[in-house]
Amino acid sequence: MKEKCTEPGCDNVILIGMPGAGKSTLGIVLAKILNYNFVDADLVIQNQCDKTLQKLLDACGPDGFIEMENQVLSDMDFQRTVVATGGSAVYSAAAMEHLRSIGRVVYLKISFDQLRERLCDFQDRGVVLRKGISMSLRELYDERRPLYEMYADITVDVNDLSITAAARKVASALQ
Ligand SMILES: Nc1ncnc2c1ncn2[C@@H]1O[C@H](COP(=O)(O)OP(=O)(O)OP(=O)(O)O)[C@@H](O)[C@H]1O
Ligand SMILES: O=C(O)C1=C[C@@H](O)[C@@H](O)[C@H](O)C1
Ligand SMILES: [Mg+2]
Repeated sequence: MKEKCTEPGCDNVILIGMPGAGKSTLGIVLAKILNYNFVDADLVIQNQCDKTLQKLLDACGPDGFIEMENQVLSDMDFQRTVVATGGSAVYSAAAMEHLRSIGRVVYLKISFDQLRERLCDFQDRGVVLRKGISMSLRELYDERRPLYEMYADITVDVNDLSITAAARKVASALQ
């Protein structure tokens, strides 16, 4: 298997996973543990478009949002940075290939039950539902899980862990 590059420019940590898996909350704790910077891709998108994610989703629809997210993620260029992606990042193949080239991709894995607990309001939470608003949470989970698995360099099961414990587990998986 090809060794992953860990030189400056490809020493980043890219968090992927279901909405609510903890990419944003855990990401900042992880960045402190690693002495890295932290970037939340969702905030970069909001800043660049000057609109909230929900407004962007309403205005552009799922396909338009994915296209915009693809563009923002594909332009990312950092060093020693933990990047929390949005849960929908894995719909953008070009973006994921780029992110894999600038760092290690860590999949924060949660069970369907844990996703359901954290996302009880998912139809109003700004989640990309490619099959429309009638899409169930189960369908969302089943559609995305293989994509997260496909792009992951490292998978960390974060079920039933506090945010700090999960961040520590990711940090040791990266060693
Ligand atoms: N390990 C955890 N234990 C308990 N609650 C958690 C844990 N991780 C995250 N949460 C809670 O779940 C909610 C969503 O977390 P967060 O925003 O970090 O998810 P995310 O993966 O960034 O989602 P998105 O893809 O929508 O950006 C928050 O309220 C957060 O406090
Ligand atoms: O999982 C999703 O579909 C999303 C998660 C958020 O982080 C945002 O990126 C956006 O609201 C879409
Ligand atoms: Mg987030």
